[in-house]
Amino acid sequence: MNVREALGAYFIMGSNNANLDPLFVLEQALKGGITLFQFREKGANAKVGDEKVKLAKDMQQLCKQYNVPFIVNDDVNLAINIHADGVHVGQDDESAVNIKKNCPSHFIVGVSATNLAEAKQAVIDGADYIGVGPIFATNTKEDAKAPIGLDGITEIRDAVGDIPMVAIGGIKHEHTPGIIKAGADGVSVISAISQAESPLVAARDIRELVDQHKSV
Ligand SMILES: Nc1nc(C(F)(F)F)ncc1COP(=O)(O)OP(=O)(O)O
Ligand SMILES: [Mg+2]
Repeated sequence: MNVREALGAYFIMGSNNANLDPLFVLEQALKGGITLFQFREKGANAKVGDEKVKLAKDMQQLCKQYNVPFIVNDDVNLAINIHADGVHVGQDDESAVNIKKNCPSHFIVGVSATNLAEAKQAVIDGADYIGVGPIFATNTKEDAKAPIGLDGITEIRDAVGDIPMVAIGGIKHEHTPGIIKAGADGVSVISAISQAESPLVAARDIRELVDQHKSV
């Protein structure tokens, strides 16, 4: 998988991010052209145990039908057990060094970075991509830090070289051109698609803007 290309239109969702059936929302987003999906089942009313595993497998199956890689957030064991394409971890999760040591070589490891130091460390630890943010204020992640803005993207890009990098946090589709111009390889969203009147149209709009601005 070309990770940089996959980061273009990165949809993240758990069952509590959508008012509609999460499988319906995911399929609409896949039809709209998302390039990567992250299963992030956490927070209020999140599924646990067998229900969580079943939802993960059902979502993974949908992603396979549309040839879109499937990443699991936080839960490394789940990612390994269901043969996901990779895992995304933050500063309070398992370290990328350990995951890289214990997982198959093709396994993609994404790491969150909210500042320069974390971004540089993620590169040293062997992350395959970094998720930088929050770019803007967000209600989706309860413990989100202060937004770093577009300047934060550029500052981190200038420091980390050409590691694949996606922006996250309060992103709406109209933010896409500025985010790509600031140095990110793509945008990751939750509510912009999961709460949209038409998740298909929302995903398509983001994908079109990414494709338009990434190529310049
Ligand atoms: N889940 C994420 N995905 C990305 C991605 F790069 F994929 F866009 N970037 C950042 C995060 C945030 O990760 P983390 O700091 O561990 O918080 P949480 O586990 O609550 O999401
Ligand atoms: Mg996490």
